[in-house]
Amino acid sequence: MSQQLPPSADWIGHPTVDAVFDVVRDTASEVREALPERRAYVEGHNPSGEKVRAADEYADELFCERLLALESVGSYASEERESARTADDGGEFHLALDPLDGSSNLTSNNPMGTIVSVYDEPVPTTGDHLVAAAFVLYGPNTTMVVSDGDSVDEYLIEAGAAEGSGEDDDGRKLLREGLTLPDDPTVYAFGGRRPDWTDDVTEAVEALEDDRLKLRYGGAFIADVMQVLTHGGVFAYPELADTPEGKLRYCFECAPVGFVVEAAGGRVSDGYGDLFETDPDRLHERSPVYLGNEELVDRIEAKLS
Ligand SMILES: O=P(O)(O)OC[C@H]1O[C@](O)(COP(=O)(O)O)[C@@H](O)[C@@H]1O
Ligand SMILES: [Mg+2]
Ligand SMILES: [Mg+2]
Repeated sequence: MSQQLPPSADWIGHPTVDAVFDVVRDTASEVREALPERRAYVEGHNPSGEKVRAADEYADELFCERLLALESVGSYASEERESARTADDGGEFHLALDPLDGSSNLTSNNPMGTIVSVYDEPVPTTGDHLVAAAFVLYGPNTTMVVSDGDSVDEYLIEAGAAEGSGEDDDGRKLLREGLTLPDDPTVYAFGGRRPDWTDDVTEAVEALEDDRLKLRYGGAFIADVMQVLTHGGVFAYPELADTPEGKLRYCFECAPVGFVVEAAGGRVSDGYGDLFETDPDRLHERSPVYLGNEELVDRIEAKLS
């Protein structure tokens, strides 16, 4: 059942990763078009106990079917599935997806994302096993950020361009090459309700406010992280007093996005040290996450430890 898609221009120069990103680019345009008709909640909850929208289910099915069909892809895991689906004929790369990130923003028509992680061993595993990661942002435009861990590039995804429309006929246009975090950070975004933060987290946020950083929080991880990558600053979904593990999932959200932020010259921490030192036992394990400009993440960590 495996098929190798025809190669197009490199994203990062690794044949399997480039094929994965080609599929993500094409599928993201279809996911975007399908959103208006798929706002309703379906029955049941995902493995993290959250309500699921028709759009979450649709995106998960589409990405799974297409990505698992690629040669060299051995398994597909996602936030929406209890366990990973494996390819009949094996494969050395293992994918972990958050097919729709921030889908609670659908009704209010705010941004959402897709997060794609390419690991060299089956998940759950530590972020040290990431080979590449990408995320799509469904904002006023659809953009895609890709990284091999050394550098970060941002592309504009153009719906329909894959069929051939002149200069963009591979369906993407390079917007920012070698994207790095600005040295002079200006924004911060912390998830969770303020009354639920620990005292240390509250103090850390007050210190950021004293530094005149501006609050930018929209309830979709990818959209909030793009603000940090663009303006400099810090995003956190921190430990909470009654849920020390926070909200975001290690394999699907924290590790891949941290991988991209570190490749952009920033840092990711679980509040007490290197996020990649965590070796999760469970596929849907959560972790607190703090990422952005290194100096800010270091300062927060010093407050928490
Ligand atoms: O509603 P809260 O508590 O601010 O949580 C927002 C966070 O939850 C998420 O929506 C979780 O992602 P999913 O929509 O993929 O479950 C993140 O995108 C976002 O950072
Ligand atoms: Mg998410
Ligand atoms: Mg999701």
